[in-house]
Amino acid sequence: MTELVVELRDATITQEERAVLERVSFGLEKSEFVYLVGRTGAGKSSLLKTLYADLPLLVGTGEVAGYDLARLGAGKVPYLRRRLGIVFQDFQLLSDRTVAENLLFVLNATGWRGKARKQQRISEVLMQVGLSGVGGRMPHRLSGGEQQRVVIARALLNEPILLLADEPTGNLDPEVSAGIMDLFGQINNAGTAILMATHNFQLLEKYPHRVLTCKDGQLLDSARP
Ligand SMILES: Nc1ncnc2c1ncn2[C@@H]1O[C@H](COP(=O)(O)OP(=O)(O)OP(=O)(O)O)[C@@H](O)[C@H]1O
Repeated sequence: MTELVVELRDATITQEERAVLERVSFGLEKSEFVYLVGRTGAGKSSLLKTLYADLPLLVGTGEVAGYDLARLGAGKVPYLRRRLGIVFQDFQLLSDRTVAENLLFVLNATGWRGKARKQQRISEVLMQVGLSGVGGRMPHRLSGGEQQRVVIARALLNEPILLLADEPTGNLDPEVSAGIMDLFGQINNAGTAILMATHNFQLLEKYPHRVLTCKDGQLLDSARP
């Protein structure tokens, strides 16, 4: 039996009481890699925000990582987010502390105990993204691509079953973007589903996966032509 990490049925994606996408139905299996595309303003970020409960699900049903989005009380939101990795423009690194302190901040906020365990986990995720040894650096002393890897490391801290990424290669040159895509491929192969919003059609050609398209208020699915 396939395990769905996301399942939306007839969902309306809403911004300020205005429907951005209607009758959205799709499932995402554990370990799937899926792109989310569409013109500017088509609703990609709004859909991702609904999945991590930054926007409420008012119409339709939705389940993410076993949490019922339509009945999710505010108190449950942090538990949902702990199961997700979020790589978003508005989730940037804190500029007043080192890379390791940025990661420690998240571990502390998500209930980790034990200094040695926390340090061990920080080393593990930095190694996973190919950045061993940068823990003591300030974020602004890293390149854009390295900063994005730290953001990804931060998203991996709690071993998410789903990674949500909004334009993760947006400001990066093609070579650095390819490195980020390779990293996403490794994360995906290790068992984390990935839903990635992008405008970069070259990536879609080079790394082909299922594509969800926001268009004219609807969500089209390449798996259901
Ligand atoms: N905070 C907000 N308040 C009200 N409306 C918003 C808000 N954010 C986005 N919208 C509107 O919701 C619609 C969908 O925007 P959204 O950001 O989801 O699109 P997008 O596909 O992610 O665009 P982009 O590719 O530019 O990031 C747009 O009409 C936008 O103006």
